[in-house]
Amino acid sequence: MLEVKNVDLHYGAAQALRDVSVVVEPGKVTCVLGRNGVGKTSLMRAIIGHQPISGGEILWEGRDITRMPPFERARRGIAYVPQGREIFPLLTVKENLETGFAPLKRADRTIPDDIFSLFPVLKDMLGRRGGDLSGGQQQQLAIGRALVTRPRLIVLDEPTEGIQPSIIKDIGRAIDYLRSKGDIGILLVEQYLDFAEALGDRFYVMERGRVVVEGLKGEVDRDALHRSMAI
Ligand SMILES: Nc1ncnc2c1ncn2[C@@H]1O[C@H](COP(=O)(O)OP(=O)(O)OP(=O)(O)O)[C@@H](O)[C@H]1O
Repeated sequence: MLEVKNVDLHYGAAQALRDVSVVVEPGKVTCVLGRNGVGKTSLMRAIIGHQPISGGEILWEGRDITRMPPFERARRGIAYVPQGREIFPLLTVKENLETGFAPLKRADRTIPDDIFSLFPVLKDMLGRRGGDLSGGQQQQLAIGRALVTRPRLIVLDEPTEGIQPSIIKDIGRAIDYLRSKGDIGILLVEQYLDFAEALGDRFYVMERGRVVVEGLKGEVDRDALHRSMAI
């Protein structure tokens, strides 16, 4: 379980997160929603260790990781699928997937078959350069690369952004599959509310660096979700 407790985050004098608390349980999809610039990516970067926090703490599997560097968090099972995907354009699909080996012990450095069951296109394109893939294929590759690390927490930052509907469905199915395994926590940042509502077990809505609405599926005030996402 991931517990983000009362986290503040500053960029110089500007405060991007204010007293943010979030819980992510294994076998559940936790969604963080909100408009552009409310602090969603800052929160994800704090969780994976790319941005230091100025207050509060972050616990993972009962251990304080607040000051742990990103590679240590990756070794402890935290994987990130960044907004914009950040695949390596000049490496092949296979080489991109193999970059996920970095936090693994030598004996574990294989590409799990279920990645190709979820995203068959990756198998067909193993020898192609990442930069030659479509945006949707790159998104599948970015998720595949995260799964290579055998995560127990996967953080997905707007995986549907700029992606065509058929691939959005594949990504939704992949998230469903990961949840069904029961031992992986899924933290999903989204602006596409229908996608998040269809998948989410727990919701947090952010506004100006704060969590303003939270609740479990079935209990959360859906009108408030829709209102706080409306432009
Ligand atoms: N590296 C940075 N330096 C200074 N300010 C930053 C930096 N990154 C983000 N910010 C600011 O922090 C605030 C939160 O940004 P953040 O990217 O976390 O929001 P977001 O909700 O993820 O938005 P988006 O949906 O556009 O990605 C914004 O006001 C943004 O301008």
